[in-house]
Amino acid sequence: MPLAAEPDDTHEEGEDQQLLLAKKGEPTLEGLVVGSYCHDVLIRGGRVVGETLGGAAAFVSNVLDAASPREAEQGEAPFVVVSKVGRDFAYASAPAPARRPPLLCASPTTSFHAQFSDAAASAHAPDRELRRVHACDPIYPADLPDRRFAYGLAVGVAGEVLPETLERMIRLCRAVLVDAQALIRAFDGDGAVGHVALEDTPYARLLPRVAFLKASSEEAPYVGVETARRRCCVIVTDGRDGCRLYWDGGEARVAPFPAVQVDPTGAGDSFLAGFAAGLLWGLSATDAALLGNFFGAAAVSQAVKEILEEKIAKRSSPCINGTTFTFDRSSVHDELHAALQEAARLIPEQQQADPTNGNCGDICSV
Ligand SMILES: Nc1ncnc2c1ncn2[C@@H]1O[C@H](COP(=O)(O)OP(=O)(O)O)[C@@H](O)[C@H]1O
Ligand SMILES: O=P([O-])([O-])O[C@@H]1[C@@H](O)[C@H](O)[C@@H](O)[C@H](O)[C@@H]1O
Repeated sequence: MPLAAEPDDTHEEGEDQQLLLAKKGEPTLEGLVVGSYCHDVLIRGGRVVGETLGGAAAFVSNVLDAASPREAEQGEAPFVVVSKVGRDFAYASAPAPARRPPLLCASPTTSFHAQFSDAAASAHAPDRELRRVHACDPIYPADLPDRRFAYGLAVGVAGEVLPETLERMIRLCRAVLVDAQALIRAFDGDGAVGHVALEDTPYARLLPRVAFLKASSEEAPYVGVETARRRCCVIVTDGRDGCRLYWDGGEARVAPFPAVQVDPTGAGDSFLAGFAAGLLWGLSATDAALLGNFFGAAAVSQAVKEILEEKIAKRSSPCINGTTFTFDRSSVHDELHAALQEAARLIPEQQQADPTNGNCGDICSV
């Protein structure tokens, strides 16, 4: 497995034996996540159906906080997020930015319009067209903290992780995991997101010093899997079909977990963070990909949230910190109970109905 830094660059010889495991006497596995939070506007049938916090850094933070190892007594998983937003940033108090605040810039917060088609998630047809409507400042090498990290995640969404910033990450981190969307996105005059061949970018020469490169099936042709796998391990995620790992000399398929897809946003980001968390626990790459598939499936299936939105009108008074708890059955109890029961029943049913999920979460070497 390639090491992030060149042998005599920043690290001691032999460090690659235990890529992401803490060394004896090292208390933490501190990580460095680089990529900006953004505003996402979700559009279906020409109508705005939601406005949310976006940016891979937000999804990644939530998953790492939930799944990565932490020291006993320590409230938060040990990682730093380097992200940039403008003064218009609307989600400063959302959990991820509140825990790891972004750097403030004069330019507006990066913003995407995501236009959804009604097609179900498929590896073969993109179910979302993205348009970047604002771009915040890039993240420069000098924006990164000047210390060593156990691992780094390069998770830009709008070209904000510059080649020199990725190079600096590689120098600072023992292992770097990269989302291809940070490297190969191109934006036309209208902001529509397209792709360029990775080989034609200044990032290509850095691949031999990257540990893992993750791409969606839509991005994979631009990554050039056959060339890239000779330089680092390539993971291609395939929506409801799970993912495949390609390395120099082998490949494996890791089957998905069943999910009822509500919103595909953040599946790839959550996958990568789940995968990284798996490596931090000392799992093999294929087992870590299982954890990635699990978090990808969890990201797309916001079933419970949808039920709550549909069945319960949001209460005007807070009832967690206030004194407004009641212990009676509410008027929506029966309806809510039935909807949750139905959602729970659908999970095993969908698993049976979809033969590709028969070996859900299983690994096959190919
Ligand atoms: N409909 C789905 N059902 C189950 N798992 C899914 C589904 N969609 C995505 N996933 C999981 O999330 C991962 C990433 O999803 P994918 O759609 O390939 O990424 P992206 O969001 O980058 O396009 C997949 O490899 C899979 O594990
Ligand atoms: O859905 P996904 O591919 O994992 O990642 C998404 C990015 O592609 C998108 O640019 C951003 O606006 C979303 O918030 C999310 O980060």
